[in-house]
Amino acid sequence: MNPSRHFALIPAAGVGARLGAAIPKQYMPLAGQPMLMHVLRTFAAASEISHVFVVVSPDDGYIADLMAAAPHLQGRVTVLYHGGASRQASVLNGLQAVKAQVDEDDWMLVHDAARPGLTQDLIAQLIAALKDDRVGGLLALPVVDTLKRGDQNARVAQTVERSGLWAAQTPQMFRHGLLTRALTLAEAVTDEAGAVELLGLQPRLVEGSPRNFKVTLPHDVALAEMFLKEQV
Ligand SMILES: Nc1ccn([C@@H]2O[C@H](COP(=O)(O)OP(=O)(O)OP(=O)(O)O)[C@@H](O)[C@H]2O)c(=O)n1
Ligand SMILES: C[C@](O)(CO)[C@H](O)COP(=O)(O)O
Repeated sequence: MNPSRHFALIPAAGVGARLGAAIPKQYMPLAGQPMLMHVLRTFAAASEISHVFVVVSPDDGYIADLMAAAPHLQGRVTVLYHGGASRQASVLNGLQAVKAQVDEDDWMLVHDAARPGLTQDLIAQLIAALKDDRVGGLLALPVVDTLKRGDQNARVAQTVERSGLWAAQTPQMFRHGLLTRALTLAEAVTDEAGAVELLGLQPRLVEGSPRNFKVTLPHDVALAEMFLKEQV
């Protein structure tokens, strides 16, 4: 039996409403290149990754220029114009679109285009940690702050016990067949692990990095730039 391959699937069909930029945030310039380009270059350069699939909106007007400006990505990256109404739909559409090119036992590393600080080392660490895992797993960070639940008046309603809590990152890595089934059955989940958990399985938590945070709000842009310039 051939060893399982590893593929990247990048959901990049959002609009970045919370960030409020004039263009979808995955195309915003960060440290001299579009946010999505950082992610594509990192995966394309990772020797463990067989191929990279990026899921964009059917009416995306940016990806063609981005790819044209990056001849080194040709042959390593395939654009899928199958973005959906939610992140879950975009990921599931992407999985279904590549069904003929990927075996059901191949690993899919699903990574947000909005997490440009990912490194090849983090990819390698996740793959190594899950090498013989029956379920799969995700990068995540143990919660270190005290957590409060607020009421509608922004007053503390309760302090939430933080021991054992982790903040989920991406990539989230699961076999194509399992992940497709899980996302098809799940009502509404905000990450791949959530769908797999609904099958009664327990994904493995692999420590990620603060630099791999998700660019979501306006103040995140400067922080992402700092991490990316440090990488230079
Ligand atoms: N229908 C959607 C929604 C989101 N995403 C992708 O999922 C990732 C994480 O989602 P998020 O940070 O929420 O991005 P947006 O949905 O663009 O942000 P917002 O919720 O502020 O609009 C992003 O790379 C985004 O492009 C997607 O592929 N398809
Ligand atoms: C997948 C994720 O990045 C894990 O933390 C997060 O759930 C995405 O949430 P979003 O609201 O779609 O950005």
